[in-house]
Amino acid sequence: MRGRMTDAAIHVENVTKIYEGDVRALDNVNLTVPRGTIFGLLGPNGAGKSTLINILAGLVNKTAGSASVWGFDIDRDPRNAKASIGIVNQEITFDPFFTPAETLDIQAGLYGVPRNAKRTMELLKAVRLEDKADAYARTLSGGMKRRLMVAKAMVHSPPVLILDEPTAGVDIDLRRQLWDYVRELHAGGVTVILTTHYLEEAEELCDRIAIINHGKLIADKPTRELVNMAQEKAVVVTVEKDITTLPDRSCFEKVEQIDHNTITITYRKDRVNAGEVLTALGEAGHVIIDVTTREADLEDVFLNLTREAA
Ligand SMILES: Nc1ncnc2c1ncn2[C@@H]1O[C@H](COP(=O)(O)OP(=O)(O)OP(=O)(O)O)[C@@H](O)[C@H]1O
Repeated sequence: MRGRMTDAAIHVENVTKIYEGDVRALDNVNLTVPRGTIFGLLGPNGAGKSTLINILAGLVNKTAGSASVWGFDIDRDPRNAKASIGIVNQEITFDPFFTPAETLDIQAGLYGVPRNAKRTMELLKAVRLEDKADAYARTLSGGMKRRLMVAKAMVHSPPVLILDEPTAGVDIDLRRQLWDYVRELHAGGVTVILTTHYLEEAEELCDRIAIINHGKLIADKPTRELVNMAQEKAVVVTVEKDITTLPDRSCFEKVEQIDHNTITITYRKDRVNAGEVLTALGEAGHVIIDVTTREADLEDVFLNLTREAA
């Protein structure tokens, strides 16, 4: 049986989770992850990301609301919902005494994947572990284990793959390899959801980003729009003569002196543009000899949004 939102990979409606001890981990969250996206779920520690993912995976019971995976309601159709999702958790969970090939075979058995549909070697190749197929899993490096976890999550060919902070503690090379594989999966039609603390990474990888803070969804936008939302911008201006009194205009948010003839002016780009800021300085009698602007990045957006929502 299919849910109403069949065009969504994930659909979450008014979901609230209250843990024992009255901890409100999720507060009336509404979220739709379109099919075919790489979707970023960002938020500080304890924001509720893992709780949301674990609810979708059927590992945590929500207190209120409804959710569906690939059109399957997680309460009415848990089997199909679970079969539609693959999860890579923060912890590494497999038996260290099995080989990578055995680990994937066992996982395939758990999901009832028919023998002829088993993709063990194909998956091991995809995560560049084919030459480790018969090594003991405990002899794998941290990065290799991480990649084996991804292969394990893909054994039943789910249309949705969720990566919960997959690059925590993974070095830059391995991170890049992991992202290459994520892009390959995505190109093959898999919808990918990832939680990360690395904002640049989300900016680079994700089509769309949602931000969760204190259990509440505070943003959900195409990555570009979210980046454009950073309203505060800054220009660093060097003028000809020493600055004795700081220029004061209502359109400046903040003026800071860097040295005798250099100041940083912070302004809101929805109120003025850099040209107007410079014109205002000229009108105040300053002769500008150098200007640099600082582009906003996701970090700024994130800080602004979480500050506003605090
Ligand atoms: N089993 C539990 N019992 C009680 N409280 C819990 C439980 N699991 C999580 N919490 C609380 O719920 C809140 C959300 O936690 P959650 O793990 O979902 O956040 P997170 O965004 O995934 O954080 P992180 O980035 O650190 O993994 C936190 O306040 C956490 O302490």
